[in-house]
Amino acid sequence: MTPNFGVKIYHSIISSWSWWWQVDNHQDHLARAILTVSVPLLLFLWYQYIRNDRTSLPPGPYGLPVVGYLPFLASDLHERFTHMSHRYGPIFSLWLGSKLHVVVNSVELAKVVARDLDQTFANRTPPVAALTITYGGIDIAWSNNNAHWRKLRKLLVSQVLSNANLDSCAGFRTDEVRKVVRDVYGRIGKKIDINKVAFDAELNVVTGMLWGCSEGKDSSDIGDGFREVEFKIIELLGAPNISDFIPMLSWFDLQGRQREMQKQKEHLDRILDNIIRGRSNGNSRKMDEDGRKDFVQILLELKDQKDSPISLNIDQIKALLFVSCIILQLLDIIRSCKTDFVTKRMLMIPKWLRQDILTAATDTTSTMVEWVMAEILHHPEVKTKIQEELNDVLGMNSIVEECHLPKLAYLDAVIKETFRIHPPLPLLIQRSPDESCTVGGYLIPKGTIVYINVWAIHRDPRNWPNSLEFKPERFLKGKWDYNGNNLKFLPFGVGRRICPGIPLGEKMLVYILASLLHSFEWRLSEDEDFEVSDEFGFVTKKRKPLIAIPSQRLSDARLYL
Ligand code: HEM
Repeated sequence: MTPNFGVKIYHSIISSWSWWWQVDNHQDHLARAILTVSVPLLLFLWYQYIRNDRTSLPPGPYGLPVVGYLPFLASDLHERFTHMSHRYGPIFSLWLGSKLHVVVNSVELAKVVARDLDQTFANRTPPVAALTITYGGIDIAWSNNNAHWRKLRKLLVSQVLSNANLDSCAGFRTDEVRKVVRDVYGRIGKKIDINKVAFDAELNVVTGMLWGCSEGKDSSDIGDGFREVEFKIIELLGAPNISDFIPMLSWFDLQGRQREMQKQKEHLDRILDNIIRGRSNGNSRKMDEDGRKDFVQILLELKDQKDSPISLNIDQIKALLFVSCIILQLLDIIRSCKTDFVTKRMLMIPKWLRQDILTAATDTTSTMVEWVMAEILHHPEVKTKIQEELNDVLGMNSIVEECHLPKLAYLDAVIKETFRIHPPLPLLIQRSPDESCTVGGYLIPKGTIVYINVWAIHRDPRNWPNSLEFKPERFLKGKWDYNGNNLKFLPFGVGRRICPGIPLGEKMLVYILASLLHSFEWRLSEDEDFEVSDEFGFVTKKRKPLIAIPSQRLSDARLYL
């Protein structure tokens, strides 16, 4: 019976695939028969392998051979993952290409990953193109948890984002925020893109801190060719690369992306070498009146300190300079070009990278200013309470100064509630364990890409009663901060990879918002459809930009100048 059955299958295959069976001789016939049997067999074995392999892994959907679950994912990853957590539980896994991804969706398991096993889970897994251009992933955000990353992070925290440095740049922030108020005053009654206003201010502050408070807008250090190289790099980084999902193919570089990126890196190297040579040739002019040096100068000095625990080699300096160059260039483009041109150039930057480069500081802050303003305009009673608080603290005859900010408890609660509902990095930045370990009773193999789904945690009714309602009052009770102390609230991340920019981000956010709300009344333009839906990305933004119209709120016009 079995041979008969086999013969039947054999004949049915031959008749339905006759084109495949048109053979010239017996050898061809045999070869094709073997192939035809082995393909389904391999598929079957693959399925069995995945099934068996899954038993110890977190539950999750099966995918297709080779591409895994990739074809079934839509662009709203945070919502899709949250939806999947309702089906598969607080931890689930899925294959994207040949890479295993695990998503953690509960406070309890976030604690295991980011506290109990923080050290194990502190690696990153950068995309291949990012590795090439960041000199092998040696910048802060993509570097693995190693001595080099600790060194860079320490440098950023102690030299740029330290309290002393933040204090010494207070005047610079005040100037930038005043500029925003002046600019908006000049456009009273007109439509304003809120994100753009905030973005500009934050970008100026950060570039100023990196390149010298007093010379933040000086791009003379950067060669003419930089912009061209930069946009090519950005384009390459944003292009989907099969090597990221199927690493064994990266050796072949099928799309030629790594080769092209290497070419751009050589151009970039030459440009950065020029900058460094220019600065090293006794040009230490980047020092302000108080003798404070900017970040570039500090980096260059560290190059020469071979014995210092934080000495840097030239590639490490270049990786850091690359990011700050791009920020500076974007600032330059934004300032010097006509709006259409700017928009066009910005659109040329693929979405996720536009987000990646500016993420660190600017995009996150401006996105949050926009979300907070959107929620306030959506909830007039909240706006009234904020303005009452501002009146109490400042009156109507003065403008906001940094010293007022700690007194604005209600505004602070509104910002935190907005962070809860719209965390700008809803999956944080992916982590990866440096050894196999167990989470929630499941195996997480070494090298797995792990996401902490902050979006799900922030909207889980077990953590937040009436979780979908906007209720700032919940943050007036108890003690809430951004340092990841309470795992129900993680907008800046948690553990050793937590955002190092919290003090600056928080200051700028409250300062810009308090100034916009104290100095102006805001309304939506009549032709605006108001909605609060978002668009997933590295930074998740408001899908439709918030366009609002300001009117004068303070009677003394001199306060705006
Ligand atoms: C509203 C403002 C900001 C928000 C919401 C924000 C949020 C985040 C988040 C969620 C992460 C990932 C943390 C994790 O993986 O656990 C991160 C990483 C990072 N942020 Fe921020 N950030 C903001 C502002 C800033 C500023 C102002 C700077 C610096 C000037 C900065 C520099 C960085 C860096 C360097 C990393 C990578 C840290 C590492 O991997 O070790 N951020 N940020």
